Amino acid sequence: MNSFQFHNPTRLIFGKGQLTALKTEIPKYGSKVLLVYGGGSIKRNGLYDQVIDQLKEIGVEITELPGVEPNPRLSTVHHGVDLCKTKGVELILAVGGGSVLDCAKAIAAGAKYDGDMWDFAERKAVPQAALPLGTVLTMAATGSEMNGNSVITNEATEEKLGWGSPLVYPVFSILDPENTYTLPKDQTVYGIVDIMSHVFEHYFHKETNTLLQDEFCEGLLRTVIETAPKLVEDLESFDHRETILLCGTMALNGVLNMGLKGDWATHNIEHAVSAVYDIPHGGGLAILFPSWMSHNLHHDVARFKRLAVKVFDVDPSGKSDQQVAEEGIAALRSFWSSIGAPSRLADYDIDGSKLEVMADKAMRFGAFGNFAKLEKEDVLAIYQRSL
Ligand SMILES: NC(=O)c1ccc[n+]([C@@H]2O[C@H](COP(=O)([O-])OP(=O)(O)OC[C@H]3O[C@@H](n4cnc5c(N)ncnc54)[C@H](O)[C@@H]3O)[C@@H](O)[C@H]2O)c1
Repeated sequence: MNSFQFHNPTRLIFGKGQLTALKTEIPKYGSKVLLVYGGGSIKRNGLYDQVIDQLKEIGVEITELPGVEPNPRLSTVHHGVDLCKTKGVELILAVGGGSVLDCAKAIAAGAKYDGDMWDFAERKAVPQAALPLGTVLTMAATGSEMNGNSVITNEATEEKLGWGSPLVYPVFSILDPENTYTLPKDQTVYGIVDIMSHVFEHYFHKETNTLLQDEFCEGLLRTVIETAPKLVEDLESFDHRETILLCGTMALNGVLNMGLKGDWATHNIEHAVSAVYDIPHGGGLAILFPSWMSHNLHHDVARFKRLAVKVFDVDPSGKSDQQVAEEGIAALRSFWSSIGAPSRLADYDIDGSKLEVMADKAMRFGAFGNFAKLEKEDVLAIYQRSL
């Protein structure tokens, strides 16, 4: 493995009834709060009222930014930045899924920057300061609650770019499994796919002597594979929601990739698709990840074989490594199909007409991928396999 430093500053507040921690956490950072949330699910399920009650008890001044879109838009970030600057906001509180959290991170950094926040996404500038951000998570998926990453869509240029900064790790994140009960089945499935995809992004690396990291990844994948089918049959199971919620955080909070550099090509390829077609991120990953695997199998057959045997219980006896590896990829496809994830771009009515456009977007910063470097022809081949 590589030398590394690990530092994750987020206070993770996990479990039933933990929302009351807002009253002790928020006063540490200020009394003027920007409350950021999405399209209204938190109003329908009562979480909004519970949050407001907690905030009223500590007498903070609340400015609201509702309506953050899934695949959050730059125009919404700009609106939030304006609110922070005009209202003198001291702390941002994001209540929602990854989209709300990512938008709040962009606002937090944008509020302390004189230029356009999009400069960070375009690698033209690096954040030098950010407002503190607290979160109340409502779905298990992105890991945004305990990392410094954010993904923003610029609707004017049809670009969806990831960026990150150590300054935008949430200072605290409250995760109560009950707050995820109302997440519908399809979104629950997309979240599960996203979690597994984060683990795959770490798992496909080129470093040696990563036994513990590999075992952590395999253990997390086996846990999701055991729990996900039960959860989709019983969306209000506390135990299954709790397990998946913790899996989501652990999949992308820096623990699994200690000392190694994950691949991350598939996320980039997916962002190009959802920038053009506005499909759910997890849905796109379910279609593209098996295609990425088949395309790159030849780079390290042994690693794909290990995944097949240790995670998907493929019996290797009497088979070549290639066969075992291919069976593993097929097992992943059928697992995702079994819980209701899409498997082809056609499932979203996406045909081959914009493959070039998407491939050009994916190539914006040149060849990418750490396990296997992808050029434009590779990206096109992966899209073709996914039609
Ligand atoms: N920051 C990161 O590390 C990271 C990692 C991967 C992906 N992303 C990005 O995050 C975004 C996706 O985030 P997400 O997968 O968390 O989904 P999301 O936040 O977009 O939410 C999906 C849908 O579920 C609804 N929802 C959320 N919680 C709910 C609940 N409890 N009850 C009912 N409805 C609920 C939302 O309103 C929305 O309509 C994408 O833009 C993706 O590219 C970020």
